[in-house]
Amino acid sequence: MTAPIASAVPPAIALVAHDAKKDEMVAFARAHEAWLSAFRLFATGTTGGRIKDACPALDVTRLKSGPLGGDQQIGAMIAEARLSGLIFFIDPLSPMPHDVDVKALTRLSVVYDIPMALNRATAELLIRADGFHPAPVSSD
Ligand SMILES: O=C(CO)COP(=O)(O)O
Repeated sequence: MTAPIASAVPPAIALVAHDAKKDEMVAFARAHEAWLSAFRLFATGTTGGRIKDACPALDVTRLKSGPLGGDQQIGAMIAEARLSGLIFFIDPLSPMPHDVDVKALTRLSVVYDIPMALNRATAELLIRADGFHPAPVSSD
């Protein structure tokens, strides 16, 4: 494994998983622990807790739980050019009380054109493509 970039501050990525996808996120984190360790990691509260339990060596900053504002916190980081990518294992089969927050987060990833994987297959492709790079410096 090689570091994604040569930089004093490693790029940051966010990890989020809906409840039905948390086991998959844990399996993903375990499978790619060495790769993930090259990044500063941010996660919504429950997702981050599961990842920390499975991979205690990973330095994961836990934000609020998604339904309590965690998705919006990650969206704000994207708007401030503080994130290089989003891995968000969404559950497309369950209604969510915070559906508007989920939509806002995915929308901002598109607005700011950061790599966003909404399922494991795409996350695996992004890893293979070395697709996460430092966030561009915000121009406003
Ligand atoms: O709800 C989420 C994303 O929309 C995830 O939040 P948790 O990681 O706190 O469960």
